[in-house]
Amino acid sequence: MTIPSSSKFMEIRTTPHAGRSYHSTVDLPENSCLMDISTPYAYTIYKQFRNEVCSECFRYDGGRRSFLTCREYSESAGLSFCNDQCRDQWLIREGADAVRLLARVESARQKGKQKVKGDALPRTSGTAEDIEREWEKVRRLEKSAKDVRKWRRIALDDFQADAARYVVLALHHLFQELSSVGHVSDLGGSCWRTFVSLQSSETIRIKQFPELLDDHISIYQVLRGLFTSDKDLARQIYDGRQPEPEELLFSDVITVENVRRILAVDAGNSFGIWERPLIDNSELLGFAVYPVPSFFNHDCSPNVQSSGHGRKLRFLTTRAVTSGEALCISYGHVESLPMKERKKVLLEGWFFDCVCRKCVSESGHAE
Ligand SMILES: C[S@@+](CC[C@H](N)C(=O)[O-])C[C@H]1O[C@@H](n2cnc3c(N)ncnc32)[C@H](O)[C@@H]1O
Repeated sequence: MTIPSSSKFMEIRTTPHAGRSYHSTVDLPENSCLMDISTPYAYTIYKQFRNEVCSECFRYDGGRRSFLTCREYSESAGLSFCNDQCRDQWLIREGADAVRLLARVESARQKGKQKVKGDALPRTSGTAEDIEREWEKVRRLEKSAKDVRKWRRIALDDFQADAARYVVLALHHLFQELSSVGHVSDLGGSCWRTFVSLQSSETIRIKQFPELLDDHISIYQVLRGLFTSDKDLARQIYDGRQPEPEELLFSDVITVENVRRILAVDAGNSFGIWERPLIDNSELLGFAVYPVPSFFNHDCSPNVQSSGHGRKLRFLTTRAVTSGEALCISYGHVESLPMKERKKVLLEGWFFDCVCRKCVSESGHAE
């Protein structure tokens, strides 16, 4: 598989037990730069840090706000910037419409108003069949304009609204890509096709946390309700015709499939937006999905390290690597833990049973 903008020193190969993974195609010395990624495809900064983090460069100053001098969108859209330059960079990349979209999501954030429950009320044991069945109910409901209008009154709690912001940014990039008039941002070499090729962790996560399905459905219903005007509803529901590309509307990209896909990739593929410099008790400010480096697998003795500089990520080898070797990062700070604890952390936090060389070799010894 070829991924745009991935380094010429490596390629993606399929492994027997850990899916796809970058592998080196040449011998590489320590400190080789494999990848510089300028921006995530979609991200969210958690509500509690919204007024303390620059939405462009992710700068955070221990909770102080005085460096965030550009706050014209902070009340309405939850966007604060260090200065006009950060704001302008954000606007050039995301597009001015993204401010309006985020402001609409903020309008659905529960602010003491009575919460109107979504219609599907899923109660699931988390099997793939259950998940399909609940989404099928949503598809049936959205055939009625009256139901979709009702969804405009659903209120999102902070967890759901933060996730909805991430979904909206991803949908907006898809919309820009598909719409012939839209401006297409430079997203560090990533595009919708790469984004949706990321591994899904929908079933495994919902099995572990069944209430997530309620969250996902509420997010979908709110977005569908908020961004589908009565005119769009008439066109989409009553006309029943496929929209022509030149008249693509933002609401056309808000489909069950797209929203599920976006929510399905966040847990297994996201990078934390951390307070820098990274220390033991750094705050986790939000999360971001960078599709191109999401093909780095985890290893408990990694040969690649990522470092963050604002919204940019850089990937360097930590030691010499021979041609053909898998190139792996560490997903968490697990390297110093005993094998059983490492595996537990990775299973509970990242939903996979680690089969890196170190774990396999230590499991062999333990048996
Ligand atoms: C960010 S993705 C990495 C790319 C992924 N292998 C793919 O095919 O898309 C993370 C997922 O890769 C797999 N993975 C990564 N490192 C692994 C490891 N050490 N052992 C087992 N599975 C691993 C797990 O399924 C994990 O959820």
